Amino acid sequence: MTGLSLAGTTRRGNFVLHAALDAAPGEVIGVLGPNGSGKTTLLEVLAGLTPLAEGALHVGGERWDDGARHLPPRARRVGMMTARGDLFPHLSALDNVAFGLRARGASKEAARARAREELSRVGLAADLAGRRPDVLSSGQAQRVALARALTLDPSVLLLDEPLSAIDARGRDDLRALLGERLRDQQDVVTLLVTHDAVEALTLADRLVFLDGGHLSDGGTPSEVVRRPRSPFAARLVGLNLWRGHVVDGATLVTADGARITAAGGEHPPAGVLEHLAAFAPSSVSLWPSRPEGSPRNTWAVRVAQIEHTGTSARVHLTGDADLVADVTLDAVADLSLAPGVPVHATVKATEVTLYH
Ligand SMILES: Nc1ncnc2c1ncn2[C@@H]1O[C@H](COP(=O)(O)OP(=O)(O)OP(=O)(O)O)[C@@H](O)[C@H]1O
Repeated sequence: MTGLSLAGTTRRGNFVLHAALDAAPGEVIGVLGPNGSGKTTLLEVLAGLTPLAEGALHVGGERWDDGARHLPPRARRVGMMTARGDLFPHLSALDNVAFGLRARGASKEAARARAREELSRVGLAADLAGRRPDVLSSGQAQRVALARALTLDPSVLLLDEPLSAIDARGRDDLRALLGERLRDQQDVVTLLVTHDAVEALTLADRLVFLDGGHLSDGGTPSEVVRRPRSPFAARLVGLNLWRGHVVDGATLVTADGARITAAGGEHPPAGVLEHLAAFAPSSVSLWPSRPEGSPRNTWAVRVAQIEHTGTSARVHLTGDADLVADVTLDAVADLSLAPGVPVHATVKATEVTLYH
């Protein structure tokens, strides 16, 4: 088969990575997960730096690993870009990009000509091509690193937090460039490891989540935004997420007994044991006492913690239910919100998405 097919496990000390992933040529897979969840290990399995203990990895119809025989890194068509770029410090930008082609036997002239093309495609000014990495800005160095990764026409492109070391302004430009270059890579499977929600949601076609070495499919970015399937995914897109079972067709009850009712939309079919309910922190209203004609979703809670986020505040609440509310600073002052203060929280049923 074309594209990438991975199903296997690998160990690093006590850590075990269980990975199953199929990707089509041209697909950009965003890989997300907390620190230590196995993201780098997954990339290393694909690059051939960490062998599979069992299972198999095929790319473009070739067997790269079957748990016993491991194709060495140099024999894999893999391009890699890390947060720091990891350029060769003693080579110019141009020769960094030409290096891989030279190692494959291209003449100096041919390798440099191709490297020049790649550098112009990533927007590096021609007069910077002769400079060494230590006199390039971090954004320029990452452009060189991207050109170097793409110049070998990889089957698999591994991007390990490629923009995390760039300042915010430069990051926007580089993210746009990366998106442009990735759209051109119709034969390449790209894995993009990132902690940045905007990067994941804008650059990836599909998101996968790693948690404690277990890989799960999160769906397309719009599916994750509308219907996150894990607390980590929900935090990434800034939603409250409750897990439980559904009673009366539209009310979810959590293991702790908290209840939340959704209105409209499709209700999950009967017989499915576990359901999810998602709602935005901005849809939560706070009241000093139980509001008149209470909406169905009203909980008596206490403030656990307040984070100021510029012009608003994110209030973590606990009690009848655990949830997060985004409120204005006026509301913080009017309600004298502080840790321990009791309030009532409400959410309109129309603001709740119920799914399974
Ligand atoms: N050489 C090693 N020997 C033993 N354990 C290791 C080794 N390298 C990594 N680990 C462990 O493997 C687990 C996964 O590490 P990995 O670097 O893949 O996670 P990650 O998701 O990339 O984390 P981060 O976001 O912090 O980069 C961690 O628990 C780590 O401690």
